[in-house]
Parts: sequence; structure tokens; C-alpha cells
Amino acid sequence: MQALDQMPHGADPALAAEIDRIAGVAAELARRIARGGISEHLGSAAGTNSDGDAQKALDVIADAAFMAALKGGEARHYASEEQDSVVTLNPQGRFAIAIDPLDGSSNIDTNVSIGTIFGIYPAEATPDASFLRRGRALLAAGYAIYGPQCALIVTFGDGVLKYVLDPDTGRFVLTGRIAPIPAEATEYAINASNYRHWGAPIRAYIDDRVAGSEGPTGTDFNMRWIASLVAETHRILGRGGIFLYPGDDRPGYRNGRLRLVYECAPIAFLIEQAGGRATDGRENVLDALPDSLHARTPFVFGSANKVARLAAYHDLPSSETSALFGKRGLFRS
Ligand SMILES: O=P(O)(O)OC[C@H]1O[C@](O)(COP(=O)(O)O)[C@@H](O)[C@@H]1O
Ligand SMILES: [Mg+2]
Ligand SMILES: [Mg+2]
Repeated sequence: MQALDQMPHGADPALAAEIDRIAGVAAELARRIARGGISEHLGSAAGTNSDGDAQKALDVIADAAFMAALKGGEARHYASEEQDSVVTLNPQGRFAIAIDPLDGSSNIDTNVSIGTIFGIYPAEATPDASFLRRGRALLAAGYAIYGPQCALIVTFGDGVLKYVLDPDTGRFVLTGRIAPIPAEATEYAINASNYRHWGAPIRAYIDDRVAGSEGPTGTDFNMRWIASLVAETHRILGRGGIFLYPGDDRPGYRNGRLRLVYECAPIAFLIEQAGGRATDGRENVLDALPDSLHARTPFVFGSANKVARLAAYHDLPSSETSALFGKRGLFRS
């Protein structure tokens, strides 16, 4: 049975069929997640992936389910967060699929939104040629969000489509196109517990938002941190604002936490298609060349004007970015 009630108009039918396979798995995962704890414990520990991340049962289940479903189609290469290296599925297939099978794993057992992120490239002869390339080469990208509602958000490079899962039929219903990301927004998302590890431009940017109407922006802001990239993306697509996961000075976090190939490039493609901007703080993420499958990148995305403003903080002289800190120093005894 087709998982999408309507195939996207004008899209390459073979590409749309791959999205339909992904949608079929997403619908089944949504069903299993809704029943979590009844007959299986999806949040229990299940080992460690190649990057040293602790895996949950659902990470492993989701990875196996996507790999099995994509095997029967046009996927030649499969690059997953949960696999050390690229897996060849159909040697004759036309596509290379990068996937974060389960994003936001730390939220599985807290009943907070989690998701799946995917990007589809034309398959090249080798795995490296297929995936170690700029995100600009993506043919399609999207995510499924498993939340109070399960939705599938997808782009084929001509705007962004939204499907909603009808739990009664197990099919995704096309509900329309996503409107351009609003420019006016006062929400920012960052894991503020890492403040002391950030560089001066990020600290200064956040200091100015925390200062709110008493600071240089003259505006009060609100902070969000869901710790699920898909959920933050979903909110920003609807309401605007900015998300930041910068590099920091913790061991292993020089380029932040998020992975370029199967997390940031697909989200960046969606965000640009919705009129927003996605950078590493300064440069567009879709122009970044990954040097390895699991490479990380600092990641900033959201309303185009907000992301541009953050970039400007990197060009301020250090006397400016440390100004507020200096002032605070006066109050220290
Ligand atoms: O726990 P932190 O450092 O705030 O990181 C949260 C980030 O890590 C992630 O959970 C990483 O994704 P995975 O769960 O796929 O490893 C993102 O969804 C989220 O934005
Ligand atoms: Mg992830
Ligand atoms: Mg993951």
C-alpha cells in the first residue's frame, strides 16, 4: 500500500517512490512509538554507535527498518548515523540516501517529540562520491516528526510539502505547502548550559538576547530547547526564530554536535526551500564539503534575517564581543 495519499506533483516518480518507502516506515514507527512500554521498551540502552553515542533500542530498530524498506527500491548507497560506513543496498539503484533514523534519542523515554531526518542524492559510483559532497546536490530531503501528531515534511527542491499521518488509515495525507518562515520572531533555541564553553561571538549574541528590552536589541526574547533537532525545525518552520548548536571548547565539540551529512544538510535544504537560512555561523551549510561520513558542523538556522544577524557578531572586534563581560567584571568582588 502506498503510504502517501498523493504523490508530490511534478516530482521524479522514482524519487517520490523512495519517499513513499520512508513514509511507510515512519508510519509504522509512529505506531510502535505510540505503544512504547506496552510490549517493547524503546528507550532502553542498546550499545554504542561508531561515533561513540549511546544507542537506544529505537535507534537500532529504526535503522534496521529503514534499511530493510529501502533495499527493495532504488537506493544504491545507505549512509546512516547508526552504521560505521555506507551500506550498499541495490547496486543498480539511482539514489544515495543519508539518514538519521531516530533523531532526539534522549527524548524517547520522556514522551517528547523525536523524528527521522533524511536526504537523497543521486548515487555516484562510490560511497564517498555519493555523500562527501555539498548539500546543494541534494535531490530531496525531509523529516518525519513523531509527536502529538506525526507529520512528514519534504522538499524536492521546489518549496516544502507537509503531510500529516492519519492514524485511522496509517497513511500520510498531503495538507499543503509550508508558508515562508516568518521574519518576525522572538524565539531562540540553544543549549545554554554550554555557555561557558562557547566562543565570544556566540556569547555576545546570547547575552544580547538575554538582556532583552534592556539590551542593544530593545526586544524581549523567549528561549526554547527541546533537544530534538526535528522538533526545533518544525517550530521554526511554523513560527520563525533561530536555532544554534555552535562549536565549543568541550573535548570533541570543536564543530558542535550535529552531523553534516545526515542531519544538517537535509535540514538546511528544507530551511532554504522555506525561505530561511542555514549556516555554520557564517557560511551556508549547503556549501560545506564533508570530510568524512560522520563529520560534524556548527549549525545555525532559522529566519534569514536572524541568521544573518548572528553572522555579523563574528565580524565584531573582540573589544565589542567581550564588552558585556567586562562590565560584569566590575561587579565581581
Ligand atoms: O543534548 P544536547 O547536547 O543538547 O544535544 C541535543 C541535540 O542532539 C540531538 O539529539 C542529536 O541527534 P541524535 O539523537 O540523532 O544523536 C539533536 O536532535 C539535538 O538537537
Ligand atoms: Mg540526530
Ligand atoms: Mg539519531
